Amino acid sequence: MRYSAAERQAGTLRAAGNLDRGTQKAAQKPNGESMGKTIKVCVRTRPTAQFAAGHIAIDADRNAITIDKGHEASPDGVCNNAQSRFDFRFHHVLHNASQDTVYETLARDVVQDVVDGINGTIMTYGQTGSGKTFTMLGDMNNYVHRGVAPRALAHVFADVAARIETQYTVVCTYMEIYNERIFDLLKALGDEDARNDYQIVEEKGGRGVFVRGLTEVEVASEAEALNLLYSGQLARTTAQHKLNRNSNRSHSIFTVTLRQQSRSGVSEKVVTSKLNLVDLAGSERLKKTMEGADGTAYDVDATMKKESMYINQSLTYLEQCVVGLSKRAPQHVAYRQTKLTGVLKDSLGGNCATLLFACMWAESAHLEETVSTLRLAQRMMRVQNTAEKVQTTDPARLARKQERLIRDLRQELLMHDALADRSGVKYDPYTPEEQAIIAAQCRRYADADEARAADLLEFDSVRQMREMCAQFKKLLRDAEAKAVRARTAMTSAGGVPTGLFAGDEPPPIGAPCAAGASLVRVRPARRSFLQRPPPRSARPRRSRGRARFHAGAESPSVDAFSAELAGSPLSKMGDGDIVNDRSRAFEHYKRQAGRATHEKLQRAKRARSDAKSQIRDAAARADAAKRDIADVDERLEETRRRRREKIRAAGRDDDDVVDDEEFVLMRAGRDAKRDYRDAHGAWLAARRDHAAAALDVDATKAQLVDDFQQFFAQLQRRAGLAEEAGPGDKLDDQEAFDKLEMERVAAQDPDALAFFRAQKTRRATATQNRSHLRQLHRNKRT
Ligand SMILES: Nc1ncnc2c1ncn2[C@@H]1O[C@H](COP(=O)(O)OP(=O)(O)OP(=O)(O)O)[C@@H](O)[C@H]1O
Repeated sequence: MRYSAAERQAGTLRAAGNLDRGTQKAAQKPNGESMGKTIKVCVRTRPTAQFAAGHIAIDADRNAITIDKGHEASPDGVCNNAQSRFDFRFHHVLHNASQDTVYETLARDVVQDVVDGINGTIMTYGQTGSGKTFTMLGDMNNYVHRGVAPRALAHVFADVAARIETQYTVVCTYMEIYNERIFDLLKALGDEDARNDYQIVEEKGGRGVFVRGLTEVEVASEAEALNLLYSGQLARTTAQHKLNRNSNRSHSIFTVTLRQQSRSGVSEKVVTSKLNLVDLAGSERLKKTMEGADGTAYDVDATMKKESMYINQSLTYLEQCVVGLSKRAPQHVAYRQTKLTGVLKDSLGGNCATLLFACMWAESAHLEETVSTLRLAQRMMRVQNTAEKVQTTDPARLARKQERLIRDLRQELLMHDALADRSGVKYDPYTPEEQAIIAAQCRRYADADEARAADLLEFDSVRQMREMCAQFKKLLRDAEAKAVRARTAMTSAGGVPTGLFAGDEPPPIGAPCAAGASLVRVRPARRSFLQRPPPRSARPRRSRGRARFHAGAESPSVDAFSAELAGSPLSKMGDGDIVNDRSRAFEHYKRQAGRATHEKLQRAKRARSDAKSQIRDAAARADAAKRDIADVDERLEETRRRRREKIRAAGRDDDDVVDDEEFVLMRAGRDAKRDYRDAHGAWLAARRDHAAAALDVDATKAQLVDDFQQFFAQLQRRAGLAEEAGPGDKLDDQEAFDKLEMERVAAQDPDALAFFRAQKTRRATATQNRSHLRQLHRNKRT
């Protein structure tokens, strides 16, 4: 029996008709609007041959339990008015139910919610020996009787594997609270540095409540997670007493945290959810645990008494919290009174869907404990939680997304510039040479008179304008520094300088240029060669470049990779480092399967850098040619002026005759102009090459990375399969036996393989680390 999605959403239950009125009200407002979920409570009975039929009546159909303790006559004949009959109703009552029923009826929904991104807690509560650990862990040697925790792990990994569009990271922690101290159950055995001063931290809107410093293990499979669960259980503190030969002396919490995000990389959103599997220590009465029915005295020493005191104390505080939370009027809940309630803050009244199994030992000897268990369970039904998804942002993914966006926008800009005839616009940082050219333009602007200055300033882009301002600022700073130096020199010499900028120093900005101060005077041009648009034929044809790279013709398919991988040294390495270390794998990939693309990328990078130096060379040549043109123009002007004066002095009027000097200068001017045109053409061509090479680099880089991602995923899949298949070496007798057993299990129930592997590992760990485990338990108890 499972809840429908609508029921889960509203926090109402199928058995709502059976709930007491207070609980129904908590689940829904009068207008039907959801107020959050109440904790779901299920009573589970431990099967017994001595069922207290005279005192306990269970109506599983109505989820009702009635307990009648009967009136004990007091020895002195005084009337006993204490309440003796109790009627309880719960969301579910599972009487003599199988482990499978327990999981499928109730626990499955909570685990499913966790996989969908909502926090969940499954908790077992009850007196000692009532079946809490059996419900949570089950029989660790029997697959059919495995408990909620191993089933939940199988469920999580089956679902995670099925959702190929989502990338999941699964991390486990395991802790126990023993004598009001927190112990890390995943700490390596023999680790002498085992601390127990862990802090409970609350991160609102993020991880919620967690214990800082616990070992967090990322797991990739059900078997790995089961190994952690079972090996952690070995480290948990247990003792033998009358009511339970293997009684847990601590509260334990196994937490599975799931981080999920879209595999396509479209979204940077990360949903984090956690599943807390809480096995509480059992409430107990020392008197009952000390002596067996046959009079056997159990070894209940001072240590056990202390443990019992801590267990009962923390359960009393838990009850106080639950009482506070179940009241209608909100009141302060003292979560911090004990470690247990501090750690469970999220699960009790926080952001979590919580399910409680109240375990009951229905024998007449335990009537008192049963009543108090059921009382707390009923109060739990009034505790409200708000279970909602916690979504955060992955900063690395966000940065990658923004980088991609900037790249795309730059491409758009380039295309836009080409269409708008603005191909001289630069988006890369200016090179020193280009900065020198802009500085010279500023200088000319500062030197020019008002009428010409306006023609000298034309901007193609905001960046160019900024660079010009920066250059102006530099000029101004230089001029100010020189002015200060000049003033200092004047003061120390006691004289007056002939001018503020006397000597070789250039005049300050805005000062009129002395005649002949500059050897080369560049004729004002409407646009510098940096600014002038290239001819239409010279514009870069970007779309063709893009089409070529996106056609994927050169991209090797995954099948081709498979073939390559089979023969690649990578496949033979069997080295976990390569499979797990992405950057090392990438280095190998570039030398092996992705060699062709990697070499192509190197070639594209070289072409881009060659084009860049060609741009620089052509710009320098064009600049030199421009200076020559200006120089020749000036000298030509001077020659003509002298010739005209001579003619005037001679009283002649043949000023259309060109003399030898003038003729030579005119030819030099023509050559300089041709050089300039050549250099300008080369500059344009080099810029086109550079833009194409830059596109080539980007596309090849993207191709290399995409191909590697597929390659790496395949590598990891293969490694997973290889692990499944086992080593190909010759097997010894034990290994051969294990293999046969695994084959038998796989044939019967393939889902059971992970359980059997973990069971084997637990046995081996228990045998090999017996002395370490003994020491660990001794240390905790002292
Ligand atoms: N539903 C059940 N079916 C079969 N056996 C059960 C069931 N519940 C409990 N048992 C058995 O009862 C014994 C005590 O159970 P368990 O250790 O789970 O109790 P507990 O509540 O965890 O006790 P403690 O608080 O002392 O740790 C175990 O041997 C267990 O196998």
